[in-house]
Amino acid sequence: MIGEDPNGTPNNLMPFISQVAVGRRSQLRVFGGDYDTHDGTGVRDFIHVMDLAEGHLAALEFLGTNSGWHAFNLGAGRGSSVLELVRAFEQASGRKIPYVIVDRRPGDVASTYAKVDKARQMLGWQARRGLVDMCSSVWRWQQNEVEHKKESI
Ligand SMILES: O=c1ccn([C@@H]2O[C@H](COP(=O)(O)OP(=O)(O)O[C@H]3O[C@H](CO)[C@@H](O)[C@H](O)[C@H]3O)[C@@H](O)[C@H]2O)c(=O)[nH]1
Repeated sequence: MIGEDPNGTPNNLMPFISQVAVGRRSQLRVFGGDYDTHDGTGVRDFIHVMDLAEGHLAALEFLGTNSGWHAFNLGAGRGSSVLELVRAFEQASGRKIPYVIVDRRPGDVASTYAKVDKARQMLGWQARRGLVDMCSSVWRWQQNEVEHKKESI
């Protein structure tokens, strides 16, 4: 999770939600409400960019005392649904995120999240920040972005 300002309409969930919160878009379209997940919406592994950075540092430190090669998954290790992210963003921003549930997006899987046991055991690393922390950071960035654009007009 990091500040993102894609050209045109964002394809990904987090930049779309933050643009709704800041008033650039009227509502979020939730792609699919009938998945086999706890609330019917897609589930993904969201991670704060600082946790991801710390995971990479832990991997570099590991290389200082270990040889060979290893593959590690870096993720929160748990899935969060689209609606859980909407609620977390509402909590972080104090703004309502209007949404409508529409058809599934072709190619999306119902649920995907990382298995992080190996990173925890061998790197001594695990993600510490939760969904509301991620949304708070994105919200802070999104508000600064709006101010920055106003200043440059
Ligand atoms: O406007 C939106 C955008 C997304 N979603 C849903 O939100 C979830 C997450 O979607 P998105 O943020 O687009 O991420 P992913 O589909 O998980 O894809 C990301 O993660 C993949 C696996 O790492 C990469 O291959 C992709 O490039 C990257 O965009 C999915 O259930 C989507 O259907 C919506 O409901 N509305």
